[in-house]
Amino acid sequence: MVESDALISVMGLSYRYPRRGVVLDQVDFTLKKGERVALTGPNGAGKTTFLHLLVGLKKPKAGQVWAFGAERNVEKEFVEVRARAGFLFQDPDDQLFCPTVLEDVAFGPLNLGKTRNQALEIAKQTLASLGMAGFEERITHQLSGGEKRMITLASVLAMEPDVLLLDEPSNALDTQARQRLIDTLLCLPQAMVIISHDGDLVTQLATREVTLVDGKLVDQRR
Ligand SMILES: Nc1ncnc2c1ncn2[C@@H]1O[C@H](COP(=O)(O)OP(=O)(O)OP(=O)(O)O)[C@@H](O)[C@H]1O
Repeated sequence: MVESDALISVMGLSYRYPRRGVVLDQVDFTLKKGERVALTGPNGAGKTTFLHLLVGLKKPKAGQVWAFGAERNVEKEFVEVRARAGFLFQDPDDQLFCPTVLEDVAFGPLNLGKTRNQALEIAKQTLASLGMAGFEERITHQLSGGEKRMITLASVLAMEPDVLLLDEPSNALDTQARQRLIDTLLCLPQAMVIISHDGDLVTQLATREVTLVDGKLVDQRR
């Protein structure tokens, strides 16, 4: 039974890779409205794999995924999930594909049916809200790692997703940009899952923390 305030919920979710073996072993998890859940755990524990399963980028070996009020099994059903769950990939180079920053950030809104002018306006506003005004005409592949990280976040936020799935969002950010990111995320209304090895970010941001160890998800007392 999925709770009424659940946005995304998994039950008995299991996954294994050939050679690596089991990474997720009958995991149960629910993301509710208003939550900012930190997903922690050692390198290679399966945190990224877990987020990929939530949005259908991988198919579980067993278990169920519920998202936005419906069970999701096949690719067609996950298309809506990916439109509503903004995914910030661990590596910004997997996410940036347009020549300029403005085009990249406007791509999502355009794809969601906004006019070109509306999409460009949303992109400019989103960049400004992240302290990235002035980057509009920069060439994406020439940006630094930290700049790319902020631009990918802008691309995700410009689509106004219902949920955010953030894979190590503070990677490559300097102290100022990192704090700006934390302050920005704190002000957002969306529920989110945040994979992070950054203990201070987790302390500042998370409303609860779950840790993936040996394929099991363990609730942390905070
Ligand atoms: N395509 C693949 N084939 C085989 N093994 C894989 C594949 N992708 C990931 N793995 C392995 O599965 C495990 C989980 O990987 P995953 O990236 O989900 O871990 P993670 O917890 O996000 O790690 P990190 O904190 O280092 O980013 C790792 O041991 C990884 O080497």
